Amino acid sequence: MHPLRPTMTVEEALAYFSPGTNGVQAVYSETNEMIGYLTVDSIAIAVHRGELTRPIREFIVTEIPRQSLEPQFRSDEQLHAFFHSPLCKIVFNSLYDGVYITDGAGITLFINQAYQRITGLNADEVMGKHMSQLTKQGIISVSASLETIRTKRPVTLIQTIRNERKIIVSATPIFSDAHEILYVISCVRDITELIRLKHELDSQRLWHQGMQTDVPQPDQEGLEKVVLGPATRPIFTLADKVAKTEAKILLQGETGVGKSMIAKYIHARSARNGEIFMELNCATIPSHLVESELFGYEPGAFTGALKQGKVGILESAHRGTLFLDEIGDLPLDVQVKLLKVVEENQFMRVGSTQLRHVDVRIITATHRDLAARVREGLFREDLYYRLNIVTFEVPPLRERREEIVPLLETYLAKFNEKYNENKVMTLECYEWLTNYNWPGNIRELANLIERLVVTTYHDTIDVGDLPAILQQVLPSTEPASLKEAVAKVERSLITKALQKHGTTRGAAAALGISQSAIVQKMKKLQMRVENESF
Ligand SMILES: Nc1ncnc2c1ncn2[C@@H]1O[C@H](COP(=O)(O)OP(=O)(O)OP(=O)(O)O)[C@@H](O)[C@H]1O
Repeated sequence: MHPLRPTMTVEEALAYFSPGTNGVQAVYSETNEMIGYLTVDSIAIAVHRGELTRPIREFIVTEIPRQSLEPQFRSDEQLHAFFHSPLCKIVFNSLYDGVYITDGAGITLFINQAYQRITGLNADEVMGKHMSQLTKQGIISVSASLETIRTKRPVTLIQTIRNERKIIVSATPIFSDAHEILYVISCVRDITELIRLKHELDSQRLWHQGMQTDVPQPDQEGLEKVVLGPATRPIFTLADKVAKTEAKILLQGETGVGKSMIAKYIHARSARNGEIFMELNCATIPSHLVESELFGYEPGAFTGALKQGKVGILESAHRGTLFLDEIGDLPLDVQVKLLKVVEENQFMRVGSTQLRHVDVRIITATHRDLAARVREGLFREDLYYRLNIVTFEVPPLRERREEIVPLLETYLAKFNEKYNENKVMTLECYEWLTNYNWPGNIRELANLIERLVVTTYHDTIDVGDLPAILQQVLPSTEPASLKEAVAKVERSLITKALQKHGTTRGAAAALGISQSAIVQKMKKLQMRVENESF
Protein backbone atom coordinates (compact mmCIF):
# COMPACT_ATOMS: atom_id res chain seq x y z
CA MET A 1 0.00 0.00 0.00
CA HIS A 2 1.23 3.53 -0.73
CA PRO A 3 2.01 5.90 2.12
CA LEU A 4 -0.70 8.02 3.68
CA ARG A 5 -0.85 11.52 2.21
CA PRO A 6 -2.32 14.55 4.01
CA THR A 7 -4.81 15.18 1.17
CA MET A 8 -6.41 11.73 1.49
CA THR A 9 -9.87 11.65 2.98
CA VAL A 10 -10.65 9.93 6.25
CA GLU A 11 -12.64 7.44 4.21
CA GLU A 12 -9.61 6.54 2.09
CA ALA A 13 -7.40 6.28 5.15
CA LEU A 14 -9.72 3.71 6.77
CA ALA A 15 -8.23 0.95 4.63
CA TYR A 16 -4.81 1.57 6.27
CA PHE A 17 -6.14 0.54 9.65
CA SER A 18 -6.86 -3.06 8.78
CA PRO A 19 -6.26 -5.98 11.16
CA GLY A 20 -2.71 -6.52 12.23
CA THR A 21 -1.66 -2.97 11.48
CA ASN A 22 -0.67 -0.52 14.14
CA GLY A 23 -3.20 1.89 15.51
CA VAL A 24 -0.93 4.60 14.28
CA GLN A 25 0.26 5.32 10.76
CA ALA A 26 2.85 7.85 9.58
CA VAL A 27 1.72 10.49 7.08
CA TYR A 28 4.08 11.71 4.36
CA SER A 29 4.07 14.89 2.28
CA GLU A 30 4.17 14.77 -1.52
CA THR A 31 7.95 15.16 -1.24
CA ASN A 32 8.01 12.11 0.99
CA GLU A 33 8.84 13.89 4.24
CA MET A 34 7.17 12.49 7.33
CA ILE A 35 4.85 15.19 8.63
CA GLY A 36 3.01 13.47 11.47
CA TYR A 37 0.81 10.56 12.48
CA LEU A 38 -2.76 9.49 12.02
CA THR A 39 -4.10 7.40 14.86
CA VAL A 40 -7.04 5.06 15.02
CA ASP A 41 -8.45 7.30 17.74
CA SER A 42 -8.46 10.38 15.53
CA ILE A 43 -10.04 8.30 12.75
CA ALA A 44 -12.74 7.16 15.19
CA ILE A 45 -13.44 10.79 16.13
CA ALA A 46 -13.71 11.79 12.48
CA VAL A 47 -16.06 8.88 11.77
CA HIS A 48 -18.15 9.75 14.76
CA ARG A 49 -18.49 13.36 13.58
CA GLY A 50 -19.46 12.21 10.11
CA GLU A 51 -16.34 13.75 8.63
CA LEU A 52 -15.46 10.88 6.32
CA THR A 53 -14.77 13.18 3.41
CA ARG A 54 -12.47 15.63 5.27
CA PRO A 55 -8.75 15.49 4.43
CA ILE A 56 -6.71 13.64 7.04
CA ARG A 57 -4.39 16.65 7.32
CA GLU A 58 -6.99 17.97 9.80
CA PHE A 59 -6.53 14.94 12.05
CA ILE A 60 -2.75 14.58 12.00
CA VAL A 61 -0.91 14.59 15.33
CA THR A 62 2.80 15.25 15.70
CA GLU A 63 3.35 13.00 18.73
CA ILE A 64 2.10 9.47 19.13
CA PRO A 65 -0.16 8.88 22.13
CA ARG A 66 1.21 5.83 23.95
CA GLN A 67 -1.98 3.78 23.83
CA SER A 68 -2.10 4.17 20.05
CA LEU A 69 1.06 2.11 19.68
CA GLU A 70 -0.89 -0.98 20.64
CA PRO A 71 -2.26 -2.83 17.59
CA GLN A 72 -5.97 -2.11 17.57
CA PHE A 73 -7.16 -5.24 15.84
CA ARG A 74 -5.10 -8.26 16.47
CA SER A 75 -7.04 -10.57 14.20
CA ASP A 76 -9.74 -10.77 11.59
CA GLU A 77 -12.02 -12.15 14.35
CA GLN A 78 -11.81 -8.91 16.27
CA LEU A 79 -12.64 -6.99 13.12
CA HIS A 80 -15.67 -9.24 12.56
CA ALA A 81 -16.64 -8.72 16.17
CA PHE A 82 -16.57 -4.95 15.66
CA PHE A 83 -18.68 -5.03 12.51
CA HIS A 84 -21.29 -7.22 14.20
CA SER A 85 -21.31 -5.29 17.46
CA PRO A 86 -24.10 -2.96 18.59
CA LEU A 87 -21.40 -0.24 18.92
CA CYS A 88 -20.79 -0.34 15.16
CA LYS A 89 -24.51 0.25 14.55
CA ILE A 90 -24.62 3.11 17.05
CA VAL A 91 -21.59 4.81 15.47
CA PHE A 92 -22.81 4.51 11.90
CA ASN A 93 -26.38 5.47 12.77
CA SER A 94 -25.09 8.68 14.32
CA LEU A 95 -23.69 9.82 10.96
CA TYR A 96 -25.42 12.34 8.72
CA ASP A 97 -24.05 10.67 5.55
CA GLY A 98 -25.45 7.34 4.42
CA VAL A 99 -23.41 4.20 5.10
CA TYR A 100 -23.80 0.84 3.33
CA ILE A 101 -21.74 -2.17 4.44
CA THR A 102 -21.32 -5.41 2.54
CA ASP A 103 -19.14 -8.40 3.23
CA GLY A 104 -16.26 -9.36 0.95
CA ALA A 105 -18.62 -11.24 -1.35
CA GLY A 106 -20.97 -8.29 -1.88
CA ILE A 107 -23.80 -9.34 0.47
CA THR A 108 -25.48 -6.49 2.32
CA LEU A 109 -24.82 -6.53 6.07
CA PHE A 110 -25.91 -3.12 7.22
CA ILE A 111 -27.39 0.21 6.13
CA ASN A 112 -27.56 3.15 8.50
CA GLN A 113 -30.56 5.40 9.10
CA ALA A 114 -29.13 8.21 6.97
CA TYR A 115 -28.92 5.83 4.00
CA GLN A 116 -32.61 5.03 4.40
CA ARG A 117 -33.46 8.74 4.62
CA ILE A 118 -31.38 9.64 1.51
CA THR A 119 -32.47 6.78 -0.73
CA GLY A 120 -35.97 5.98 0.52
CA LEU A 121 -34.99 2.29 0.68
CA ASN A 122 -35.63 0.39 3.88
CA ALA A 123 -33.52 -2.30 5.50
CA ASP A 124 -35.87 -5.18 4.55
CA GLU A 125 -35.41 -4.46 0.87
CA VAL A 126 -31.65 -4.83 0.88
CA MET A 127 -30.42 -6.71 3.98
CA GLY A 128 -28.91 -10.11 3.19
CA LYS A 129 -29.14 -9.47 -0.53
CA HIS A 130 -26.25 -9.68 -2.96
CA MET A 131 -25.52 -6.37 -4.72
CA SER A 132 -25.92 -7.96 -8.15
CA GLN A 133 -29.48 -8.95 -7.15
CA LEU A 134 -30.23 -5.29 -6.36
CA THR A 135 -28.90 -4.08 -9.71
CA LYS A 136 -30.85 -6.79 -11.54
CA GLN A 137 -34.05 -5.73 -9.78
CA GLY A 138 -33.40 -2.11 -10.81
CA ILE A 139 -33.21 -0.96 -7.19
CA ILE A 140 -29.76 0.50 -7.82
CA SER A 141 -28.22 1.25 -11.24
CA VAL A 142 -24.62 0.19 -10.52
CA SER A 143 -22.81 -1.18 -7.50
CA ALA A 144 -19.71 0.55 -6.15
CA SER A 145 -19.16 -2.32 -3.67
CA LEU A 146 -18.92 -4.89 -6.46
CA GLU A 147 -16.50 -2.66 -8.38
CA THR A 148 -14.40 -2.33 -5.24
CA ILE A 149 -14.40 -6.09 -4.75
CA ARG A 150 -13.39 -6.56 -8.40
CA THR A 151 -10.64 -3.94 -8.47
CA LYS A 152 -9.57 -4.15 -4.80
CA ARG A 153 -9.47 -0.33 -4.83
CA PRO A 154 -11.66 2.47 -3.52
CA VAL A 155 -14.27 3.35 -6.15
CA THR A 156 -16.47 6.41 -6.46
CA LEU A 157 -19.42 6.49 -8.83
CA ILE A 158 -22.83 7.98 -9.40
CA GLN A 159 -25.73 5.66 -8.74
CA THR A 160 -29.43 5.96 -9.44
CA ILE A 161 -31.89 4.61 -6.90
CA ARG A 162 -35.04 3.19 -8.52
CA ASN A 163 -34.38 5.39 -11.57
CA GLU A 164 -34.99 8.53 -9.54
CA ARG A 165 -32.59 9.81 -6.94
CA LYS A 166 -28.93 10.31 -7.86
CA ILE A 167 -26.42 9.57 -5.16
CA ILE A 168 -22.66 9.58 -5.12
CA VAL A 169 -21.22 6.43 -3.59
CA SER A 170 -17.64 6.05 -2.39
CA ALA A 171 -16.79 2.46 -1.53
CA THR A 172 -13.69 1.53 0.49
CA PRO A 173 -12.37 -2.01 1.01
CA ILE A 174 -11.38 -3.28 4.47
CA PHE A 175 -8.68 -5.92 4.12
CA SER A 176 -7.81 -8.96 6.21
CA ASP A 177 -4.27 -9.90 7.24
CA ALA A 178 -4.06 -11.95 4.06
CA HIS A 179 -5.13 -8.92 1.98
CA GLU A 180 -8.56 -10.41 1.24
CA ILE A 181 -11.49 -8.02 1.29
CA LEU A 182 -13.53 -8.67 4.44
CA TYR A 183 -15.90 -5.73 4.21
CA VAL A 184 -16.75 -2.87 1.91
CA ILE A 185 -17.90 0.35 3.53
CA SER A 186 -19.71 2.74 1.20
CA CYS A 187 -20.36 6.34 2.06
CA VAL A 188 -23.36 7.86 0.30
CA ARG A 189 -24.36 11.43 -0.47
CA ASP A 190 -27.40 12.76 -2.30
CA ILE A 191 -26.35 14.81 -5.33
CA THR A 192 -29.57 15.17 -7.31
CA GLU A 193 -29.86 18.81 -6.46
CA LEU A 194 -26.12 19.38 -6.75
CA ILE A 195 -25.96 18.04 -10.29
CA ARG A 196 -28.98 20.11 -11.32
CA LEU A 197 -27.42 23.30 -10.00
CA LYS A 198 -24.01 22.58 -11.51
CA HIS A 199 -25.57 21.78 -14.85
CA GLU A 200 -27.65 24.96 -14.84
CA LEU A 201 -24.67 27.04 -13.84
CA ASP A 202 -22.39 25.55 -16.51
CA SER A 203 -24.93 26.10 -19.26
CA GLN A 204 -25.71 29.62 -18.20
CA ARG A 205 -22.06 30.58 -17.90
CA LEU A 206 -21.28 29.21 -21.33
CA TRP A 207 -24.22 30.82 -23.09
CA HIS A 208 -23.48 34.08 -21.35
CA GLN A 209 -19.91 34.00 -22.68
CA GLY A 210 -21.27 33.13 -26.12
CA MET A 211 -23.56 36.16 -26.06
CA GLN A 212 -20.75 38.56 -25.25
CA THR A 213 -18.69 37.65 -28.27
CA ASP A 214 -18.49 39.71 -31.43
CA VAL A 215 -18.48 36.60 -33.56
CA PRO A 216 -21.41 36.65 -35.95
CA GLN A 217 -23.58 33.65 -35.09
CA PRO A 218 -22.73 31.04 -37.71
CA ASP A 219 -26.40 30.00 -37.72
CA GLN A 220 -27.19 33.32 -39.35
CA GLU A 221 -25.22 32.10 -42.33
CA GLY A 222 -27.70 29.34 -42.94
CA LEU A 223 -25.49 26.79 -41.24
CA GLU A 224 -26.53 24.43 -38.50
CA LYS A 225 -26.74 25.71 -34.96
CA VAL A 226 -23.16 26.09 -33.77
CA VAL A 227 -22.06 25.82 -30.17
CA LEU A 228 -19.34 28.32 -29.39
CA GLY A 229 -17.35 27.65 -26.25
CA PRO A 230 -14.17 29.30 -24.97
CA ALA A 231 -12.06 27.04 -27.22
CA THR A 232 -14.04 27.45 -30.45
CA ARG A 233 -14.96 31.12 -30.22
CA PRO A 234 -11.42 32.35 -31.10
CA ILE A 235 -11.41 29.93 -34.04
CA PHE A 236 -14.63 31.37 -35.47
CA THR A 237 -13.44 34.94 -34.80
CA LEU A 238 -10.25 34.30 -36.78
CA ALA A 239 -12.21 32.41 -39.45
CA ASP A 240 -14.40 35.47 -39.86
CA LYS A 241 -11.32 37.68 -40.31
CA VAL A 242 -9.52 35.48 -42.84
CA ALA A 243 -12.74 34.77 -44.72
CA LYS A 244 -12.53 38.29 -46.15
CA THR A 245 -9.13 37.50 -47.69
CA GLU A 246 -8.10 34.88 -50.23
CA ALA A 247 -5.50 33.36 -47.88
CA LYS A 248 -5.14 29.58 -48.10
CA ILE A 249 -6.35 27.86 -44.97
CA LEU A 250 -5.40 24.52 -43.49
CA LEU A 251 -7.67 23.04 -40.81
CA GLN A 252 -6.08 20.45 -38.56
CA GLY A 253 -7.87 18.25 -36.07
CA GLU A 254 -9.29 14.82 -35.36
CA THR A 255 -12.26 13.43 -37.22
CA GLY A 256 -15.60 14.99 -36.30
CA VAL A 257 -14.26 18.11 -34.56
CA GLY A 258 -15.97 20.51 -36.98
CA LYS A 259 -13.37 21.17 -39.69
CA SER A 260 -15.82 21.06 -42.56
CA MET A 261 -18.26 23.21 -40.60
CA ILE A 262 -15.54 25.88 -40.23
CA ALA A 263 -14.75 25.64 -43.96
CA LYS A 264 -18.44 26.24 -44.77
CA TYR A 265 -18.49 29.16 -42.36
CA ILE A 266 -15.44 30.74 -44.05
CA HIS A 267 -17.13 30.37 -47.41
CA ALA A 268 -20.35 31.89 -46.07
CA ARG A 269 -18.51 34.90 -44.64
CA SER A 270 -16.37 35.48 -47.76
CA ALA A 271 -17.02 37.46 -50.91
CA ARG A 272 -17.72 34.13 -52.60
CA ASN A 273 -20.87 33.69 -50.54
CA GLY A 274 -23.68 32.99 -52.97
CA GLU A 275 -21.35 30.97 -55.20
CA ILE A 276 -20.94 27.23 -54.88
CA PHE A 277 -19.19 25.37 -52.00
CA MET A 278 -17.82 21.99 -53.13
CA GLU A 279 -16.29 19.31 -50.93
CA LEU A 280 -14.02 16.37 -51.79
CA ASN A 281 -12.74 13.88 -49.25
CA CYS A 282 -9.43 12.67 -50.64
CA ALA A 283 -9.37 9.63 -48.32
CA THR A 284 -12.72 8.15 -49.33
CA ILE A 285 -12.16 7.73 -53.06
CA PRO A 286 -9.67 5.21 -54.48
CA SER A 287 -6.35 6.95 -55.20
CA HIS A 288 -6.49 6.14 -58.96
CA LEU A 289 -9.82 7.98 -59.20
CA VAL A 290 -8.89 11.10 -57.20
CA GLU A 291 -7.25 12.79 -60.17
CA SER A 292 -10.22 12.36 -62.53
CA GLU A 293 -12.71 13.33 -59.80
CA LEU A 294 -10.77 16.48 -59.04
CA PHE A 295 -9.70 17.60 -62.51
CA GLY A 296 -12.26 15.84 -64.73
CA TYR A 297 -11.36 13.95 -67.92
CA GLU A 298 -11.72 14.03 -71.67
CA PRO A 299 -13.93 11.55 -73.60
CA GLY A 300 -12.25 8.12 -73.64
CA ALA A 301 -9.43 9.23 -71.35
CA PHE A 302 -9.23 5.77 -69.74
CA THR A 303 -11.02 2.44 -69.71
CA GLY A 304 -14.35 2.76 -67.96
CA ALA A 305 -14.50 6.53 -68.51
CA LEU A 306 -17.78 8.13 -69.60
CA LYS A 307 -18.03 8.60 -73.35
CA GLN A 308 -18.75 12.27 -73.07
CA GLY A 309 -15.98 12.91 -70.52
CA LYS A 310 -16.57 14.52 -67.13
CA VAL A 311 -16.20 17.92 -65.52
CA GLY A 312 -14.11 17.67 -62.33
CA ILE A 313 -15.01 19.03 -58.92
CA LEU A 314 -12.43 21.78 -59.30
CA GLU A 315 -14.09 23.12 -62.43
CA SER A 316 -17.54 22.80 -60.89
CA ALA A 317 -16.38 24.96 -57.99
CA HIS A 318 -15.43 27.83 -60.36
CA ARG A 319 -15.90 31.20 -58.58
CA GLY A 320 -16.74 29.35 -55.36
CA THR A 321 -14.85 27.47 -52.64
CA LEU A 322 -13.40 23.97 -52.85
CA PHE A 323 -12.92 22.17 -49.55
CA LEU A 324 -10.38 19.35 -49.84
CA ASP A 325 -10.76 17.15 -46.78
CA GLU A 326 -8.03 14.69 -45.76
CA ILE A 327 -5.54 16.45 -48.05
CA GLY A 328 -2.75 14.42 -46.39
CA ASP A 329 -4.03 11.38 -48.31
CA LEU A 330 -3.74 13.00 -51.74
CA PRO A 331 -1.44 10.89 -53.98
CA LEU A 332 1.91 12.54 -54.79
CA ASP A 333 1.28 12.75 -58.56
CA VAL A 334 -2.01 14.57 -57.95
CA GLN A 335 -0.23 16.93 -55.54
CA VAL A 336 1.88 18.17 -58.46
CA LYS A 337 -1.23 19.08 -60.44
CA LEU A 338 -2.83 20.73 -57.42
CA LEU A 339 0.27 22.87 -56.93
CA LYS A 340 -0.25 24.29 -60.42
CA VAL A 341 -3.83 25.20 -59.53
CA VAL A 342 -2.72 26.85 -56.31
CA GLU A 343 0.11 28.79 -57.97
CA GLU A 344 -1.34 29.63 -61.36
CA ASN A 345 -5.07 28.83 -61.18
CA GLN A 346 -4.49 26.44 -64.09
CA PHE A 347 -5.03 22.73 -64.66
CA MET A 348 -5.54 20.10 -67.34
CA ARG A 349 -8.27 17.52 -67.46
CA VAL A 350 -7.06 13.91 -67.52
CA GLY A 351 -6.33 12.93 -71.14
CA SER A 352 -6.11 16.54 -72.30
CA THR A 353 -3.21 18.83 -73.09
CA GLN A 354 -5.29 21.97 -72.95
CA LEU A 355 -4.63 24.24 -69.97
CA ARG A 356 -7.81 25.54 -68.34
CA HIS A 357 -8.21 28.48 -66.04
CA VAL A 358 -10.22 28.28 -62.82
CA ASP A 359 -11.01 30.76 -60.05
CA VAL A 360 -11.45 28.77 -56.86
CA ARG A 361 -10.65 29.36 -53.21
CA ILE A 362 -9.11 26.19 -51.80
CA ILE A 363 -9.50 25.30 -48.14
CA THR A 364 -7.84 22.11 -46.96
CA ALA A 365 -8.17 19.90 -43.89
CA THR A 366 -6.47 16.88 -42.41
CA HIS A 367 -6.39 14.82 -39.25
CA ARG A 368 -2.77 13.94 -39.96
CA ASP A 369 0.39 15.78 -38.97
CA LEU A 370 1.14 17.24 -42.42
CA ALA A 371 4.60 18.49 -41.42
CA ALA A 372 5.50 14.91 -40.49
CA ARG A 373 4.13 13.67 -43.86
CA VAL A 374 6.44 16.23 -45.54
CA ARG A 375 9.42 14.86 -43.57
CA GLU A 376 8.46 11.32 -44.53
CA GLY A 377 8.40 12.36 -48.21
CA LEU A 378 4.66 11.63 -48.52
CA PHE A 379 3.59 15.24 -48.99
CA ARG A 380 5.25 17.87 -51.19
CA GLU A 381 6.92 20.57 -49.17
CA ASP A 382 6.15 23.32 -51.74
CA LEU A 383 2.46 22.43 -51.71
CA TYR A 384 2.44 22.25 -47.91
CA TYR A 385 3.73 25.83 -47.60
CA ARG A 386 1.34 27.05 -50.28
CA LEU A 387 -1.72 25.58 -48.58
CA ASN A 388 -0.69 26.43 -45.10
CA ILE A 389 -0.80 30.23 -44.95
CA VAL A 390 -3.23 30.18 -42.02
CA THR A 391 -3.54 27.05 -39.88
CA PHE A 392 -6.41 26.33 -37.53
CA GLU A 393 -5.84 23.68 -34.86
CA VAL A 394 -9.31 22.48 -33.94
CA PRO A 395 -9.13 20.78 -30.52
CA PRO A 396 -10.86 17.47 -29.83
CA LEU A 397 -14.08 17.56 -27.81
CA ARG A 398 -12.41 16.01 -24.74
CA GLU A 399 -10.26 19.16 -24.54
CA ARG A 400 -13.31 21.45 -24.58
CA ARG A 401 -15.58 19.64 -22.19
CA GLU A 402 -17.48 22.82 -21.32
CA GLU A 403 -19.12 22.54 -24.75
CA ILE A 404 -20.47 19.04 -24.18
CA VAL A 405 -23.63 19.99 -22.28
CA PRO A 406 -24.66 22.75 -24.72
CA LEU A 407 -23.95 20.37 -27.61
CA LEU A 408 -26.10 17.68 -26.01
CA GLU A 409 -28.89 20.22 -25.53
CA THR A 410 -28.57 21.51 -29.09
CA TYR A 411 -28.70 18.06 -30.66
CA LEU A 412 -31.47 16.84 -28.37
CA ALA A 413 -33.60 19.82 -29.45
CA LYS A 414 -32.70 19.27 -33.09
CA PHE A 415 -33.60 15.57 -33.17
CA ASN A 416 -36.70 16.06 -31.00
CA GLU A 417 -37.93 18.46 -33.64
CA LYS A 418 -36.89 16.23 -36.53
CA TYR A 419 -38.63 13.13 -35.14
CA ASN A 420 -41.50 14.97 -33.47
CA GLU A 421 -40.45 13.75 -30.04
CA ASN A 422 -40.23 15.38 -26.66
CA LYS A 423 -37.35 13.55 -24.99
CA VAL A 424 -35.38 14.88 -22.07
CA MET A 425 -32.15 13.60 -20.61
CA THR A 426 -31.56 12.87 -16.95
CA LEU A 427 -28.97 14.91 -15.10
CA GLU A 428 -26.97 11.77 -14.43
CA CYS A 429 -26.88 11.15 -18.16
CA TYR A 430 -25.57 14.68 -18.80
CA GLU A 431 -22.96 14.14 -16.10
CA TRP A 432 -21.99 10.76 -17.53
CA LEU A 433 -21.64 12.04 -21.08
CA THR A 434 -19.61 15.03 -19.90
CA ASN A 435 -17.04 12.62 -18.50
CA TYR A 436 -16.89 10.44 -21.63
CA ASN A 437 -13.88 10.86 -23.91
CA TRP A 438 -15.68 11.17 -27.29
CA PRO A 439 -13.07 9.66 -29.66
CA GLY A 440 -15.40 10.45 -32.60
CA ASN A 441 -15.89 14.01 -31.29
CA ILE A 442 -19.00 16.04 -32.19
CA ARG A 443 -20.05 13.67 -34.96
CA GLU A 444 -20.15 10.81 -32.45
CA LEU A 445 -22.13 12.97 -30.03
CA ALA A 446 -24.68 13.98 -32.67
CA ASN A 447 -25.08 10.37 -33.89
CA LEU A 448 -25.53 9.10 -30.34
CA ILE A 449 -28.27 11.62 -29.57
CA GLU A 450 -30.09 10.87 -32.81
CA ARG A 451 -29.93 7.14 -32.03
CA LEU A 452 -31.19 7.67 -28.48
CA VAL A 453 -34.08 9.86 -29.62
CA VAL A 454 -35.12 7.29 -32.21
CA THR A 455 -34.62 4.06 -30.24
CA THR A 456 -35.73 4.80 -26.67
CA TYR A 457 -39.34 3.98 -25.75
CA HIS A 458 -39.68 6.40 -22.84
CA ASP A 459 -39.45 10.19 -22.72
CA THR A 460 -36.56 10.29 -20.27
CA ILE A 461 -33.18 9.19 -21.58
CA ASP A 462 -31.05 7.81 -18.75
CA VAL A 463 -27.61 6.26 -18.31
CA GLY A 464 -29.19 2.82 -18.73
CA ASP A 465 -30.13 3.75 -22.32
CA LEU A 466 -26.53 4.48 -23.30
CA PRO A 467 -24.54 1.91 -25.28
CA ALA A 468 -22.60 -0.53 -23.06
CA ILE A 469 -19.23 1.08 -23.79
CA LEU A 470 -20.47 4.36 -22.35
CA GLN A 471 -21.82 2.72 -19.22
CA GLN A 472 -18.54 1.25 -18.07
CA VAL A 473 -17.83 2.11 -14.49
CA LEU A 474 -14.34 3.42 -13.99
CA PRO A 475 -12.51 2.79 -10.75
CA SER A 476 -10.94 5.86 -9.26
CA THR A 477 -8.13 6.82 -11.65
CA GLU A 478 -6.30 9.09 -9.24
CA PRO A 479 -2.60 8.29 -9.46
CA ALA A 480 -1.54 6.52 -6.28
CA SER A 481 1.60 8.56 -5.67
CA LEU A 482 3.45 11.66 -6.81
CA LYS A 483 5.94 9.44 -8.64
CA GLU A 484 3.14 7.71 -10.52
CA ALA A 485 1.55 11.06 -11.38
CA VAL A 486 4.85 12.43 -12.71
CA ALA A 487 5.40 9.27 -14.76
CA LYS A 488 1.91 9.64 -16.22
CA VAL A 489 2.57 13.23 -17.29
CA GLU A 490 6.01 12.38 -18.69
CA ARG A 491 4.61 9.46 -20.66
CA SER A 492 1.89 11.63 -22.14
CA LEU A 493 4.26 14.50 -23.05
CA ILE A 494 6.73 12.13 -24.72
CA THR A 495 4.00 10.32 -26.65
CA LYS A 496 2.58 13.61 -27.92
CA ALA A 497 6.02 14.95 -28.88
CA LEU A 498 6.85 11.72 -30.73
CA GLN A 499 3.55 11.81 -32.59
CA LYS A 500 4.16 15.41 -33.58
CA HIS A 501 7.85 15.26 -34.48
CA GLY A 502 8.17 11.66 -35.63
CA THR A 503 11.65 11.00 -34.21
CA THR A 504 13.18 10.80 -30.74
CA ARG A 505 15.60 13.53 -31.85
CA GLY A 506 12.75 15.89 -32.80
CA ALA A 507 10.74 15.03 -29.69
CA ALA A 508 13.79 15.58 -27.43
CA ALA A 509 14.45 18.99 -28.99
CA ALA A 510 10.81 20.01 -28.52
CA LEU A 511 10.91 18.93 -24.87
CA GLY A 512 14.23 20.68 -24.27
CA ILE A 513 16.22 17.54 -23.35
CA SER A 514 18.93 15.56 -25.12
CA GLN A 515 18.15 12.59 -27.32
CA SER A 516 19.93 10.17 -24.99
CA ALA A 517 17.91 11.56 -22.06
CA ILE A 518 14.61 10.96 -23.83
CA VAL A 519 15.62 7.41 -24.78
CA GLN A 520 16.65 6.69 -21.19
CA LYS A 521 13.43 8.15 -19.86
CA MET A 522 11.37 6.09 -22.29
CA LYS A 523 13.11 2.92 -21.14
CA LYS A 524 12.49 3.85 -17.52
CA LEU A 525 8.84 4.49 -18.30
CA GLN A 526 8.73 1.14 -20.10
CA MET A 527 7.84 2.80 -23.38
CA ARG A 528 8.79 1.07 -26.61
CA VAL A 529 11.99 2.54 -28.08
CA GLU A 530 12.39 0.99 -31.50
CA ASN A 531 14.90 3.14 -33.30
CA GLU A 532 15.71 6.76 -33.89
CA SER A 533 12.65 7.21 -36.08
CA PHE A 534 10.34 5.58 -33.52
N1 LIG B 1 -19.28 23.87 -32.81
C1 LIG B 1 -20.22 23.01 -33.26
N2 LIG B 1 -21.49 23.14 -32.84
C2 LIG B 1 -22.45 22.27 -33.25
N3 LIG B 1 -22.22 21.26 -34.09
C3 LIG B 1 -20.97 21.10 -34.57
C4 LIG B 1 -19.91 21.96 -34.18
N4 LIG B 1 -18.78 21.56 -34.80
C5 LIG B 1 -19.12 20.49 -35.54
N5 LIG B 1 -20.44 20.22 -35.42
C6 LIG B 1 -21.15 19.11 -36.05
O1 LIG B 1 -20.39 17.92 -35.87
C7 LIG B 1 -20.44 17.09 -37.03
C8 LIG B 1 -19.04 16.83 -37.54
O2 LIG B 1 -18.47 18.07 -37.97
P1 LIG B 1 -17.56 18.16 -39.27
O3 LIG B 1 -18.07 17.28 -40.37
O4 LIG B 1 -17.39 19.59 -39.57
O5 LIG B 1 -16.22 17.53 -38.69
P2 LIG B 1 -14.83 17.27 -39.43
O6 LIG B 1 -13.76 17.69 -38.50
O7 LIG B 1 -14.86 17.91 -40.79
O8 LIG B 1 -14.81 15.71 -39.57
P3 LIG B 1 -14.03 14.81 -40.69
O9 LIG B 1 -12.58 15.16 -40.60
O10 LIG B 1 -14.30 13.41 -40.25
O11 LIG B 1 -14.65 15.15 -41.99
C9 LIG B 1 -21.31 17.84 -38.04
O12 LIG B 1 -22.62 17.31 -37.94
C10 LIG B 1 -21.28 19.27 -37.56
O13 LIG B 1 -22.48 19.93 -37.90
